[in-house]
Amino acid sequence: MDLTEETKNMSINDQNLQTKRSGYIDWQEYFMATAFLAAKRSKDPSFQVGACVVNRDNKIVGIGYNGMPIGCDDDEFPWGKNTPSPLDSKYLYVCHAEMNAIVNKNSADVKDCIIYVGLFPCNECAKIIIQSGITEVVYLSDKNGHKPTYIASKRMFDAAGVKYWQFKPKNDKIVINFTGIDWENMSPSK
Ligand SMILES: O=c1ccn([C@H]2C[C@H](O)[C@@H](COP(=O)(O)O)O2)c(=O)[nH]1
Ligand SMILES: [Zn+2]
Repeated sequence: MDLTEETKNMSINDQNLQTKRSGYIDWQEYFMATAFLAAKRSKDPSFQVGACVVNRDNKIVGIGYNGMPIGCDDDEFPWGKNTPSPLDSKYLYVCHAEMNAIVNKNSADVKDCIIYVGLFPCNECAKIIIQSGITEVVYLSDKNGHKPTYIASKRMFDAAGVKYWQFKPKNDKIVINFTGIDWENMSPSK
């Protein structure tokens, strides 16, 4: 039996398994989706942000989301924003996603790394990003771009030579379906 004959006798499923699968997500989608997944851990009722730090070998070296500092119980500390006293709002306490991703790093440092983040970084995060040695920021939303805080971030990034660009997703959604794999046949059911 020659090779063509052999191929004819293979099931369509077997033939499909001879070549690389299509429909996989690319690196940028993977890292931004990781940031979005991390955001799902946030307890902030109004805005959830996630961040993912990646080195130039495409290895994830840090992940974070906005949340209360370690030891500050997120059931005890406030989540409000427009409170009469600033002491009763979240702003004095919450750690931003970028800061958490950087301090949670599992590598010696984050020099020349890229940070993927759902929201363009505020000025305080911009300072931490610059000081940590991160050289590229990939963000999805710049909804606060007109505010001084965020204009200051861009000014600092420009001065420090940190590149930043907006991620344009190819897919509106990346669905994680825990029951979507046919484990018996080890191939996705969809
Ligand atoms: O660079 C940033 C800016 C903001 N965040 C966090 C901080 C807060 O938890 C929310 C913003 O809440 P608003 O109610 O929209 O003011 O986002 C961050 O993680 N990184
Ligand atoms: Zn910030």
